[in-house]
Amino acid sequence: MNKTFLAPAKINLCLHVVGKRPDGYHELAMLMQRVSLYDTVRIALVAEGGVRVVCKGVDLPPGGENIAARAARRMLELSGADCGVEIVIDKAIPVAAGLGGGSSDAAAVLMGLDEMLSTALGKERLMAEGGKLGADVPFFIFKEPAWATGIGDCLETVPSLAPFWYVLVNPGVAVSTAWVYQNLGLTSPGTVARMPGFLETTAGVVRLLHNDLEGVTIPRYPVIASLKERLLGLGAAGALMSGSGPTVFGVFEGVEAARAACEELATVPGWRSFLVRAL
Ligand SMILES: C[C@@](CO)(OP(=O)(O)O)[C@H](O)COP(=O)(O)OP(=O)(O)OC[C@H]1O[C@@H](n2ccc(N)nc2=O)[C@H](O)[C@@H]1O
Ligand SMILES: Nc1ncnc2c1ncn2[C@@H]1O[C@H](COP(=O)(O)OP(=O)(O)O)[C@@H](O)[C@H]1O
Repeated sequence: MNKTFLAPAKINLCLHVVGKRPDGYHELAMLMQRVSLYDTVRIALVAEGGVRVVCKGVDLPPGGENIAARAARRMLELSGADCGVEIVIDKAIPVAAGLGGGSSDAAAVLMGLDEMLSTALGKERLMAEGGKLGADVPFFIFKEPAWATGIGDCLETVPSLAPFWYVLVNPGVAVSTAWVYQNLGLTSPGTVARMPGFLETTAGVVRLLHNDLEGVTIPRYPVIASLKERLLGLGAAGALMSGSGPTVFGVFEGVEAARAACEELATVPGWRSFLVRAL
């Protein structure tokens, strides 16, 4: 049996670091939204035992095995199934980019194998299993725009978030999430952030844009500030780095201006741009 699943990217419309736990993880307050840029994850159940993963379209940086393989191994364990799993991932989401590609692949494997192995674990349990693989994995199982607290794994639905157009621009450098958090000097107790109310207008979303992690990444990768300026110059109502970066997104009122900006930025050597819709 084999099936194909789409694993979307995410952006963080805001990311406030509100504290640090004794185990080193940071407590956050974030608004997260999935967007229409997808890895394609093909999963096959095979007779030969074990898990094999192939990633096409990208050279994953060395170190650490594929998070999708860890997800598959866990599902085999939970199901007790007497088979193996082969996974082929067509990577369209830039790697180590602040777009959650690995977490989304892992979530797709958990949800996909839950269906294919008939484990019927339910959303809550799958989110809990996802949280053991990475802080961002539960969000991709939650599947709705979310106000995320804790280490990013306590999720509440955000009411009335309009489906904006975004242009994502990636400058072609990989940024390690662990490095960013390690270099974050926490001053004072951190910001207290609350779930925003109505987010139906562009102005409402633009007011929200804030990412504490830019304080670490921009001094090391000034290109992130240039990306923001270019997007604003091309008509974005606001621009922000997503997650731990370096991808920047611009918020656009209309699709035509967004498309023009996306095409213009794609001409810069080494940059990749994507026109996406909020999911
Ligand atoms: C920054 C964010 C924002 O959505 O996304 P990305 O930029 O990675 O996409 C997330 O917080 C990334 O979550 P995720 O990438 O799942 O993190 P993990 O694999 O669990 O951890 C990677 C590294 O980041 C640190 N980490 C992660 C989450 C968190 N709340 N505090 C941390 O200090 C961990 O200590 C670990 O060294
Ligand atoms: N399926 C996968 N896709 C992308 N990266 C993966 C995957 N599995 C493991 N990784 C590792 O996870 C790291 C973070 O990747 P990714 O999820 O793309 O970035 P980010 O955390 O910035 O959103 C990469 O450096 C890579 O080595």
